Amino acid sequence: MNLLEVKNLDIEYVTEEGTLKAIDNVSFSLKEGESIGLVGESGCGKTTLAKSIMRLLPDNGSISAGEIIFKGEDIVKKSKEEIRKLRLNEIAMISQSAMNALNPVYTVGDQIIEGIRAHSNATKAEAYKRAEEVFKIIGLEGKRLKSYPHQMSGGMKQRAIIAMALTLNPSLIIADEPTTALDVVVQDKILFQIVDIQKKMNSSMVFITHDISVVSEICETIIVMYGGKVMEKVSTKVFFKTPYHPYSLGLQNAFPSIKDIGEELISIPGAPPNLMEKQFGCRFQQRCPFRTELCQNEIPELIEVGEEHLIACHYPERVEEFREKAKKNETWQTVRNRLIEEMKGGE
Ligand SMILES: Nc1ncnc2c1ncn2[C@@H]1O[C@H](COP(=O)(O)OP(=O)(O)OP(=O)(O)O)[C@@H](O)[C@H]1O
Repeated sequence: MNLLEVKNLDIEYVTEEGTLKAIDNVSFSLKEGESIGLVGESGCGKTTLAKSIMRLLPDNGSISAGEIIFKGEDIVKKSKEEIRKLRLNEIAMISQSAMNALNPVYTVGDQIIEGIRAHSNATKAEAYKRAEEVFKIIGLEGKRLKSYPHQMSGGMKQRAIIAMALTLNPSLIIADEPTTALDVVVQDKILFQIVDIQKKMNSSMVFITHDISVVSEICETIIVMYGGKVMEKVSTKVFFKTPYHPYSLGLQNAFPSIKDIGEELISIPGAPPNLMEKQFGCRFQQRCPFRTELCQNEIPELIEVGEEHLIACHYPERVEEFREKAKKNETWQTVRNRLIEEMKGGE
């Protein structure tokens, strides 16, 4: 059963320079217990999408169209009070900025215990025990429960936030780059702890990251976003064996842990589109080595190319050719040359 269904979602930010469409006609669903990795370069709309599910968009951001159906009800239509309850009881967000949500005047333990008791009939002693357990899982000593936020390092606070989110048995965990603030040594450990707890609780998860190698390790499904749109959605297993979208092929070239040892890393030339400007055709066309006139003029719809495998590209039938060519640096060099020519032409 689907826990979450995002349907034809549009999100806009109003700025002094004009209106920016950060999310453009995005649809996807998340099954109970499923974990989805949301990937894409900086600015493609990952955080905006995550915040909209929590209804935590900043004041200048708004959902201008679409639905976010959670457990059969549209989050977009819910009142502030209903949303508050949802955030308390059903959806937990783990993000870097969540660290600032710790109240400086209470000990971390008191805040976690209060959270647990607000959601269960646990006595104070039981809640304390549960908090200690989760602290242990997340690699913090039990005595840290008595610390105030200012007595903890950034990494410790981040782990406390993760612990806090996980004590509440949420049906949905939204993790936005949850370990970025931590040092590399503990990152892996904590990622696997988050996944372990998510599986044990049978929670669903939306995991946001720049790093597709992380998704390969911890998520069942991957959604590749680009310029506010979904480019590809498929199981991670299929994605790493037989990706379809030229942007996905480019991303896979660029990540060291996914490529075979010794294989050359190739970055995707150019930069994502400026969403303040009106977009024509496929969002990726400017950087795509395979673009045609059609790509420059017509937006490709998301189409099914295999079981639960969706892509937004006009040329699914050319995938074998794309895969072969995308492995070669010279293919991407043509994009580099084209972009240089375009820049010269614009001068
Ligand atoms: N408060 C805001 N006001 C105006 N524009 C915004 C605001 N927040 C985000 N944007 C713009 O919306 C687009 C999507 O941003 P978002 O932060 O969701 O992307 P992201 O993929 O999460 O990026 P990152 O990986 O860097 O966090 C970007 O073009 C960004 O500049």
